[in-house]
Parts: sequence; structure tokens; C-alpha cells
Amino acid sequence: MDQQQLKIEAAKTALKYIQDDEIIGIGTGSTVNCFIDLLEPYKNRIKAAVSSSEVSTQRLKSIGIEVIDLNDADSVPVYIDGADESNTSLELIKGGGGALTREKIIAAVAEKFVCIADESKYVETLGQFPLPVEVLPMARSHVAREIVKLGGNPVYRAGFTTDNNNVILDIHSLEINQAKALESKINQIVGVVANGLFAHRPADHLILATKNGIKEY
Ligand SMILES: O=C[C@H](O)[C@H](O)[C@H](O)COP(=O)(O)O
Repeated sequence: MDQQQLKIEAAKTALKYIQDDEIIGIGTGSTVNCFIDLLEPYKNRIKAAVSSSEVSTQRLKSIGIEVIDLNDADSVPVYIDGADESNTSLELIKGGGGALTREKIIAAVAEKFVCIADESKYVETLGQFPLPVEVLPMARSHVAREIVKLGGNPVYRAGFTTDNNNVILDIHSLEINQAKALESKINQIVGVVANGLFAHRPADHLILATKNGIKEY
């Protein structure tokens, strides 16, 4: 099985979390796209979706699923999203697609956060994938200098603007052993909107598609 097939297998396994007449939270990225592509037969059972990006919103609408504002959602029982890395505690790095802030907000609201991923995402130590940080444009250089003080190597994601009209710094060369502490430290830098560490709010479940089958944590 290639990586794309593994993503589809992870997405299929997550279908069991769909409950009739409930609002579902939908993340962003190629793995979540596989999940959305499986949702058409469920569209009359799902009450509505809340979405973490304009791209996912369009994809959901194209198959006839209503997307509502998170402020109008009375509850979000389950949130399905991918990740760039997960460690064994289900702490994640997210934001490779730049959707980290809205993803973090939906994950905070959701009762259950189910992460779907192929085996390449499962790591012992977070940080090989550059950590995305969403930053207000005018604070870009300031935040970059502060990140250097924390030992990281920030790289401006040139030509990319988030759905919130901000920019992304991708932090290279971090070995993340204390994810919660680092998440908090980066959040304290003025100008940071959010960072892609999901440690204070890790996933509740991880569906990992491997060449030897599905593993659930
Ligand atoms: O901003 C993007 C999200 O955090 C994605 O969940 C993450 O980048 C994983 O994406 P993919 O499923 O394409 O590897």
C-alpha cells in the first residue's frame, strides 16, 4: 500500500465516529480530504459540519454538507483531523497546510478529537517536521528573533497567507521533549496567533494506518 491508500484506510476507520444528527468537526489536509470524500452517503445523517479552513468548507459544500459557524454550534461531539506528526502521547504538530489556528479552536471545543494519519506521521520525538507558527504580519521579524532565542530556526513561508490573513513561520531544528512548555512559551511571544503544537489539547484517539493494518491508540 502506498501513502495515499494508507490515508484512505485511516479515513475509512474514522467513519465509525459519525453519529446521527450530530455536528461534526472537520479539519484540513490531504488525509481529511480522504475522509470528506467518504462522507457523501452520510450527508443526510450528519446535522452539519464546522470546518477548519475555506478549502475544507468548499469540499464539504460540494457534496451537500451544510457548514455552520462554530459560534452557532451547540456542541461538537467529534472532530476529525490529520496531523504532521504525533508522538506516543498523541501530542501533535499540525499546520503544514497553514490551518492550525482554526484547527486548534475546533479541537478546543470538541468533546472528542480523533486524529487520522498514515504511519509516517508517528514519531518518538516531535520536531523533525518544522513547527508552524501563525503570526500577525507586522510582528513577523520580532517573532522570528524571539524564536531564535528559544533555539529554533524560523523560516518565513513566503507567498502564503492563512485564512485569517496572517503569515506562517516554520520553525526548523527543534527537538521537542517538553511539548506543553514549548507550546506555552511560543504563545507568549507578542504577535503569535497560535502555534502548531497540540500538547495542551492533544488528540484523544489516533487512527494510524500502517502497512500491517490499522492501529488505534
Ligand atoms: O494545516 C494543516 C493541518 O494541520 C493538517 O492536518 C496537517 O498538515 C496534515 O495534513 P496531511 O493530512 O495533508 O498530511
